[in-house]
Amino acid sequence: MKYYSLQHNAPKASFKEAVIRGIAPDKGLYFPENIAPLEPVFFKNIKDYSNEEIAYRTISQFVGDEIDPTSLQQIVQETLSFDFPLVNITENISTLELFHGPTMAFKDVGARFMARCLGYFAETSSKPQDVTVLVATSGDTGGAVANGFLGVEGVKVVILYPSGKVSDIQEKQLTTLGQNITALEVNGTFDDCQAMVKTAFLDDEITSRRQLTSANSINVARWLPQSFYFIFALKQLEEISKPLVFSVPSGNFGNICAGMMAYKLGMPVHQFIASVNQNDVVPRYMENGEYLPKPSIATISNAMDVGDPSNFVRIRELFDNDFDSLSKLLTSYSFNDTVTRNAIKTLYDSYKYIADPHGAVGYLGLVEYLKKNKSVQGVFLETAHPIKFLDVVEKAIASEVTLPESISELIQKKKESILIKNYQEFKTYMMDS
Ligand SMILES: Cc1ncc(COP(=O)(O)O)c(C=O)c1O
Ligand SMILES: N[C@@H](CCOP(=O)(O)O)C(=O)O
Repeated sequence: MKYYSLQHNAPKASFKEAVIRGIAPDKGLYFPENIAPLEPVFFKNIKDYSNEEIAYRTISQFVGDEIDPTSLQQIVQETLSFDFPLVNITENISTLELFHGPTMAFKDVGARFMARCLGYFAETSSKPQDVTVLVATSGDTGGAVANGFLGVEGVKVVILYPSGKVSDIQEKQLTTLGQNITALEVNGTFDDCQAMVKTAFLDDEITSRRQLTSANSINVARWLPQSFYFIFALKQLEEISKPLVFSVPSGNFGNICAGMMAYKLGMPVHQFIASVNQNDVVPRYMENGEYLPKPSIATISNAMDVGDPSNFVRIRELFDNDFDSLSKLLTSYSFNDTVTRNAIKTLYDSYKYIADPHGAVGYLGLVEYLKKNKSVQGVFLETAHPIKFLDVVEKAIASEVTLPESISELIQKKKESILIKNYQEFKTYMMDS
């Protein structure tokens, strides 16, 4: 499989090259040259397949022959060593819980898959080179990537996160591991962190000193495996006669874009809902066709505080940049923090379900859509464990949440981070460390 740059000003890359580079030399995101739908019978008989079989079939065309089948099967198996339960809330609303992995967020899937792909390429290379993995995080990617790459020989991970804008547990997950993981605490927003990462890829002084890659969803090995669990949801549905609707709490739009890739592969989906907080660039675009990124606003669903979502360009490409075909499949709604807190309360009071603020935004999007579209089957993605947002959740449900032992231990650990005020300080760190 070859990948082209969405800036159309760089040579095509193999899967391996795209994973190792992260982003194309012209700063464009890589996109697969062909998307071959899977046979309809695969989706019809989906209940007969294990999660590993589903994942292998989904990803193999994108990897091509660059990882041998046995190794790819093993990578998939190790990536998916936890559950993805679909939990019923009401007759036509369920939630797909994506927080049963090691860092309690959906990012574990992509981070574990990518870490293993890089490990495979290092092991099978005749001239293995040390790699620096750069990550910008608004909360969860950093922890998942740190966990996925911890102790991996030949890999250094540098995480940039916005100071004071991630939850306490998220911060501890990315600042307490040590070894090959360094956390840079940036005086700015997630968008500033993401911009610094993208600029570093174009900075010859840095790239001539270190082999860089990105472990954000801009990297195809982080992005594409996120399509697996949309299909795991289909497999678990009890009601299969009604049209299926997914509501995806969205920030950088990698997750929903992966769901749309599953649709392009032939998965029957009636509608995707991009549910966002007050960072509403996409709902505005869906309303008036104007894509206007703007500085991000801090909210209680902090991991979605993104003012210029990286992956929206991929979503448009999936639909040949045709607004009308995209708007047939995609609806987008924005919700403020007050409404989100109320949704956490409603889910708890009415259904005894404890949602995190991101899942609650997903729930709200689905409820909004169901007002006008009654006979559909709705699934909202619960993208992180509520424990990661303890303050917000406990206040909203007016009740205490019991901390798992692993989290109590994590909270005791000492944060280690380096303060960064601007790109120059980041560059100095990259040149000198
Ligand atoms: C808990 C949680 N929910 C939702 C999102 C948004 O996902 P995406 O950036 O893929 O749109 C994130 C971060 O990416 C997250 O950490
Ligand atoms: N919400 C993310 C932001 C980065 O998203 P990614 O999927 O592109 O890595 C986070 O939690 O860090």
